[in-house]
Amino acid sequence: MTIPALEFSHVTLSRGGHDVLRDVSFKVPQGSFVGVLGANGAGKTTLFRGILGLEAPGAGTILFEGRKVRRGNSAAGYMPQMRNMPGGQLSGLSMVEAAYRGQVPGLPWGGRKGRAAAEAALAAVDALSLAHRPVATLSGGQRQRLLLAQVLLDDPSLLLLDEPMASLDPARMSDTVTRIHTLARKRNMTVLLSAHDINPLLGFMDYVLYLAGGKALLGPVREVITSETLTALYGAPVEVLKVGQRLFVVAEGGGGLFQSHDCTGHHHNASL
Ligand SMILES: Nc1ncnc2c1ncn2[C@@H]1O[C@H](COP(=O)(O)OP(=O)(O)OP(=O)(O)O)[C@@H](O)[C@H]1O
Repeated sequence: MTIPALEFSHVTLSRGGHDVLRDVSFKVPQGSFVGVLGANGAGKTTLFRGILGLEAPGAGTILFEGRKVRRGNSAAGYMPQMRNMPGGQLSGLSMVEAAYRGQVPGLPWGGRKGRAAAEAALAAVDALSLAHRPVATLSGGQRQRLLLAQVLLDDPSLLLLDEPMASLDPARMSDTVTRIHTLARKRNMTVLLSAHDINPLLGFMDYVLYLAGGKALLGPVREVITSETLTALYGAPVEVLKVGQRLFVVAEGGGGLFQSHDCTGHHHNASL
């Protein structure tokens, strides 16, 4: 049997003194595309940080390709949530090149090899046309492509993408997922992609990893995203609604109307 890309065994991960995930176990087969879902604060980023060796588990073990995770493993590519991007007149090519072997803007570039690697990574994400544009003038979706190019520089076998679709419009979301999925298939990369809305990921995911109430459940969408399974996971009544081709996860509080959370990340009042 091939070794899983990731294996969590009874893992507890804590932030700021409280357990975010408790006694979590799952295996991710190599080459699979996994949507990581959960409400705000469910622990998606914490999970990624655990895989990157940035948060040590309080209990249990996390294996990456059969070995204990370690900090700085270039086989794991991480794209954090898009917050601060270098501004000013830095070009797309310079920004990607700056990530080559951990270089930072302002220091000498990685030479001819670094330039070639950056151009190849830009080509892989269809962003060669952005190479000479100042990053400050690019749209959110274009910047997202540069970040993806940076992650590809080290030729990782695992991609951890933290909300790469946040703040993109639906067309850009669809472009982004399609691009990542195609690239991952071509390079046999395992992908964990976190999102608030499951809908842009439907049709791409081999598995969903659903985080709630300190627990995590991995399985095919049709098994995990059901009223019964999510009710058990949350430990409170949850209804999965299908509207056309879209899925909505709605929590119900004791019969009345209440503030609930759905997969789109919007809070709303739901009457079931
Ligand atoms: N540096 C920190 N110090 C203390 N607590 C933290 C820290 N970072 C995160 N937390 C807490 O850990 C929990 C999990 O946060 P995490 O960022 O993993 O959630 P998330 O699922 O990624 O959320 P979001 O969807 O909002 O990005 C939250 O309760 C959060 O408040």
